[in-house]
Amino acid sequence: MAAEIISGKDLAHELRLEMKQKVSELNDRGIYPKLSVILVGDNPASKSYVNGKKKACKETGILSDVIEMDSDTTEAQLLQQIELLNEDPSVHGILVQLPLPKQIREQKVIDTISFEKDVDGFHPINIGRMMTGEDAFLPCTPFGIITMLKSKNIPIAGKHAVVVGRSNIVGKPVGQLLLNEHATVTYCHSRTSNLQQLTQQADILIAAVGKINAIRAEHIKEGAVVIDVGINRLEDGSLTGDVDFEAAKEKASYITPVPRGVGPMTITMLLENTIKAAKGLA
Ligand SMILES: NC(=O)C1=CN([C@@H]2O[C@H](COP(=O)(O)OP(=O)(O)OC[C@H]3O[C@@H](n4cnc5c(N)ncnc54)[C@H](OP(=O)(O)O)[C@@H]3O)[C@@H](O)[C@H]2O)C=CC1
Ligand SMILES: Nc1nc(=O)c2c([nH]1)NC[C@@H]1CN(c3ccc(C(=O)N[C@@H](CCC(=O)O)C(=O)O)cc3)C=[N+]21
Repeated sequence: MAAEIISGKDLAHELRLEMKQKVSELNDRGIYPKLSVILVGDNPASKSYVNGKKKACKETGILSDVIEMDSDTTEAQLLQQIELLNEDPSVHGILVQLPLPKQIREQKVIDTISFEKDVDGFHPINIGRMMTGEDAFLPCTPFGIITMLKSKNIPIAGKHAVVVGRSNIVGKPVGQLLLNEHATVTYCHSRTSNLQQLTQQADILIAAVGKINAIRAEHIKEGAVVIDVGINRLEDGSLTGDVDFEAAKEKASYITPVPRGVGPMTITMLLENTIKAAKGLA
């Protein structure tokens, strides 16, 4: 049976309409949610993501400001810029686009962002709160994935979720959120010796690898839910995920496409977190 395709784009559109309403209500109370994005250097992919974020803010009535810094910016200069935003009461959310040039330590940058404005959910305090199940800013991609599963009423509790990838921004936190929803979670990564054997047991399979066709039909159990986080750019400029979509959709019960899958949900959850920050709920 062919899988049902979960459109992140459609769900994102629906949620953004609701958010627009929330923002307008906040505006009526004199609160103007604002996101500041810092972009260091001129990586074309980063520029394109930042433009996507800017557009999404505009669509929902959230104010946004992009601060562009040279590729030879020092760590001290970037930290100083973050401090200015930390202290600026008109700014509710701060996002420093990753990756950063090699002279800058990413963890140092993340640690400097005020955790109350950390709408990416990367600050150690937010990560810690996510682990204990306290109120926190949840990392946008994992939060978007859980939102997609819930939108289709896909059961998570008691299911075996297999996460391929263990990065701090996607793999690790998506496993944690699935655990919080009572899944049994297995993490796989580049040193996993029996990848296929593990992925074949997945009721919910999350691919966050960054390699074309890392997940193929032989990795997938009949009826599994397959979430493709990967964003890989082909030579013709088009995007594709980590999953061999055509083959996988014949085995899966639900599958997310790339593009128009997880990506638009990542941005939507960023907007959600910015509204939350503006309300001062963290
Ligand atoms: N749709 C969206 O909104 C977003 C998409 N992305 C995309 O998701 C993908 C993953 O991103 P990110 O987590 O940042 O990437 P990283 O490169 O930080 O992590 C990739 C992970 O995949 C693992 N891995 C690499 N090769 C294999 C393999 N052959 N078998 C099993 N595991 C493997 C790595 O293992 P090890 O730890 O051992 O190195 C690592 O844990 C990328 O394509 C990225 O562009 C990222 C963020 C948001
Ligand atoms: N501090 C920080 N926070 C991030 O959240 C962050 C980051 N750095 N660095 C890079 C990754 C990647 N990421 C994506 C967001 C949206 C799409 C997205 O909307 N993709 C569209 C396609 C967009 C296009 O066509 O270019 C889609 O999949 O349909 C993809 C990837 C956020 N990231």
